[in-house]
Amino acid sequence: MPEEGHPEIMKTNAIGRVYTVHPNNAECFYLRMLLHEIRGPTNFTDLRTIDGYICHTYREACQRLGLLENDNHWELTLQEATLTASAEQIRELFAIILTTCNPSNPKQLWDSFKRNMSDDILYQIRQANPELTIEFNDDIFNETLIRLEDKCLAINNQTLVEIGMPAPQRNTFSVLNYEITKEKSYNVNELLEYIAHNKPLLNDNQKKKIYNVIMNRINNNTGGIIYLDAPGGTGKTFLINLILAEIRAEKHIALALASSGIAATLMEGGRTAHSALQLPLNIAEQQSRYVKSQEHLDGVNF
Ligand SMILES: Nc1ncnc2c1ncn2[C@@H]1O[C@H](COP(=O)(O)OP(=O)(O)OP(=O)(O)O)[C@@H](O)[C@H]1O
Repeated sequence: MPEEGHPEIMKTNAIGRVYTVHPNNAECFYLRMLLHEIRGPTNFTDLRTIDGYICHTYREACQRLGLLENDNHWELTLQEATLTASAEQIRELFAIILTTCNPSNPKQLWDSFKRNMSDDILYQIRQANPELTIEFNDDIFNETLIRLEDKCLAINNQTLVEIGMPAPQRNTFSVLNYEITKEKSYNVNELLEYIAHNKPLLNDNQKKKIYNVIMNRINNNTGGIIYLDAPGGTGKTFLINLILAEIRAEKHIALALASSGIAATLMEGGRTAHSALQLPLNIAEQQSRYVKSQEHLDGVNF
């Protein structure tokens, strides 16, 4: 017999089973939670409608229904961290909380602690512009969000939006010209020591087939794309780090970019391409903005 008002749905005694969803698949997870709480929804908007208010996300609906535990302990954890930890450490801690602990209201935690997570950035900008009076502003918080998102991507491959946080604007001019500053701050003496120790270790294959070829192209400014492939453990990273050191010891800029956070950590000064080039996360949707001027990287050779 059909369900009243829904002729296409038959009444049945069968007990259905809702698929299990991992909390990392956040919106799906909250949707599943709502399906167990809200009786007789006829569409997805019904599930998000709480006391006549249509919530923007399923997470928000769960929150309004009081289904999520409160974030007091995360608030206390971050509060405690602010007493002793640096801004960078607090960002690291917050990224771990966001990616692995599923706080129920990340935006509120962000609003409470964004200043603590940004004061190193404010300090650096003040140092670079001593003649200006600079206070916390949206650009600084945006820079903090970018760094936070880079960490979340490296830890769990999640963007901030997926975690219920505000999305950083990645296509704006960096407040810090961070790449250039970072690339110019290598200690040349340490690099020379590194080279002196490691260069003699190169074996024949590494030296003749790869190192010499690449260094010749760099020194002759001929450039090009070189694809290096070899079995695991045969010294690719070793070689790349040596070449990076050689270029940086000459006070030139070498960007070590990788497509994932894990790969980036293997290279000295490595970063994800998304972070360094401020690529949009969904390239397919934003192709027109994909190739754009990179003012913040003026002076960098790729
Ligand atoms: N010529 C060399 N002399 C001494 N040690 C070397 C040399 N080449 C590589 N190694 C060492 O061998 C180990 C493996 O090298 P490396 O990590 O560079 O390999 P890889 O090809 O990048 O590996 P994977 O593909 O697994 O990342 C490292 O500990 C590295 O320091």
